[in-house]
Amino acid sequence: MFEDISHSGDGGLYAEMLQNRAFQQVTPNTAAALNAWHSVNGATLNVVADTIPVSSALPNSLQVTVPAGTVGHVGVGNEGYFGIKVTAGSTYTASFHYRFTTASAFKGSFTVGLQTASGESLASTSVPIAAATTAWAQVNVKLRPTRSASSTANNFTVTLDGAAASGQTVNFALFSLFPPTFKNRPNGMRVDIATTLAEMRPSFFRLPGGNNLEGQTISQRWQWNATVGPLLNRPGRVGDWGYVNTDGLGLMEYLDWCEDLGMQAIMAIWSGFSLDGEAIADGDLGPYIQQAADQINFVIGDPAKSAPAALRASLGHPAAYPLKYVEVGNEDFFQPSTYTYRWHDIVTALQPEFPNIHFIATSDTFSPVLSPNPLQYDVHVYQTPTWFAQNSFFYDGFERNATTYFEGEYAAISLNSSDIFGTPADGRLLFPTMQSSTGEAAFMTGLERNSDIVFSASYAPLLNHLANSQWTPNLVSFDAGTVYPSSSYYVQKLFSLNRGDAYIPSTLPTPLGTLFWSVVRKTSTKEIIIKISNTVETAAPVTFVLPFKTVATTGTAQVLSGAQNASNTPTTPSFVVPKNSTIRTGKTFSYQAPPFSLSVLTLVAH
Ligand SMILES: [NH3+][C@H]1C[C@H](O)[C@@H](O)[C@@H]1CO
Repeated sequence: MFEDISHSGDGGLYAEMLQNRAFQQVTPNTAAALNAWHSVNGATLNVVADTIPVSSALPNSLQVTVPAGTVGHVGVGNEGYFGIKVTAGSTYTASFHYRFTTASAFKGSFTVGLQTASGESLASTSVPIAAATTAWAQVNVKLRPTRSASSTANNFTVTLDGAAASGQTVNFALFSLFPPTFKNRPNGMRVDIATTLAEMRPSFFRLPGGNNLEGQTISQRWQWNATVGPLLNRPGRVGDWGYVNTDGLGLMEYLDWCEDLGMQAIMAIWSGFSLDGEAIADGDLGPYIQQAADQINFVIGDPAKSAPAALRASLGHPAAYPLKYVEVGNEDFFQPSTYTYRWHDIVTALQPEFPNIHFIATSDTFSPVLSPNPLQYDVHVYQTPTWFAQNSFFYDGFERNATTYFEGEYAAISLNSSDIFGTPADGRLLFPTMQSSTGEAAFMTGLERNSDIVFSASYAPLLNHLANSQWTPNLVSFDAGTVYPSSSYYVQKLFSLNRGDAYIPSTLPTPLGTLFWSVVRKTSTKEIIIKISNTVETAAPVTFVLPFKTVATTGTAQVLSGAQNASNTPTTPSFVVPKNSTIRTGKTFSYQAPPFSLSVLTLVAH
């Protein structure tokens, strides 16, 4: 599950290194508009509403004046998203647009570089100024650091020679600095975060949110068409988690990311409700339904019949992307009273146009009654580790009535059942622990047992920049330089990589017990895979009696275990990681599940 929360996208998975790169959605002539920028050596800075904007979508420019009497490099610096990692041997792609506010015969050059916070140069290149005119020009350069920085406290700088440029005023727009990206995609993903996520071998990617789909107001909702095409045409938006979204990570980047990882998109469309509680009135949803139809056509439409599909083709992807599920809104249990008509109007309009799309409802299951009757629901639950351990049979009692379920957001986030969403002082977890991760693993054995009706499941939130979090715990934390997979990440990865393809019935765990297991078969290798979650601090002996004709005498055990509060954090990044070993197996064999552990036992049996 992905949304731009805690800089999951901007400053996270999206590889752009400069924060506030285009002064989007800021108020000109304010200090806040200069967020992440600073003056170098006395230049005067101000974000202005440019009289000649670089594009209609990007009306603001950074105006830099070189005062008389300055010497040396004078200009601007950007501190990145709470740091900039600089690695020797990597090639960084930098660009920006500039124009002079007054034409002149000035000749000079920009120095574009990477520097440590103390001003030591890591990479630098000089770019001749084409001409001091009021017309926009673009600079594109490569930076190749001669050595790696010892920390991420570095800056990207663009400067002029103070003496030569004395008195000049230059407007800048749409800066950008990219490191090498995942699969070298232009405007692509940060390699270390992308690789960490790819190693889970996820099957789907829910986008673009979560709350971040909905907007704090109707006008601030996520709109697909504002997130595709040249970056000059993307205005960005005020995201729902307290920072501006550049929308450089837009719908097509999401879809290409799905393609790169072999994932299906579970794509949400706006359902007419914003987080301030406003809902589009019954009967007025037409324009929003059209925008949703265009969004779906951008993904799967025929370029010969649909303008949004033709736009996709013109942007380099004439073939449709795979799309099976479209989610109508997010957590519409917050306003079920209007979801009844919002769901009805949206789905009755779109289903005939997209007969192969499965629309997912986001209200509580079967409440309110919706028409048409949803065949898919997105179920969210944030609870205590104990709740998850004691609710592994949550789906066992669900009627098999053709309805299927997406466990779209779940995580054990607090030890305080009476204040789940409280502060760390009230029991909220900052990072997953072995207690929370084994609680989730217990719950997931139930999802696996009920995988005839649970078609997908995802921990949430996925990502979190440690320097600016709006939610804890998270599956994968990171800072400007390092990625920190949590204990829950390894639980997700162990389940994902050991999925098998058929559920094997077994003696059932005790619903309110402390030890939980599920058994699947991997038909291609004739293996069975037993997942065991021990959710308490005492080891648990388990005896297996396998009714197969042939059972191997040895198997493998992949075990994630640790003390109750054991956790992967920036100070203990790999405190709990899976350990592999060989175990003795047979038609009957015993196993000791360690305290607070997830064990994945794999053996050939048939
Ligand atoms: N409040 C959670 C529910 C919502 O869908 C997400 O945006 C939030 C974080 O996962």
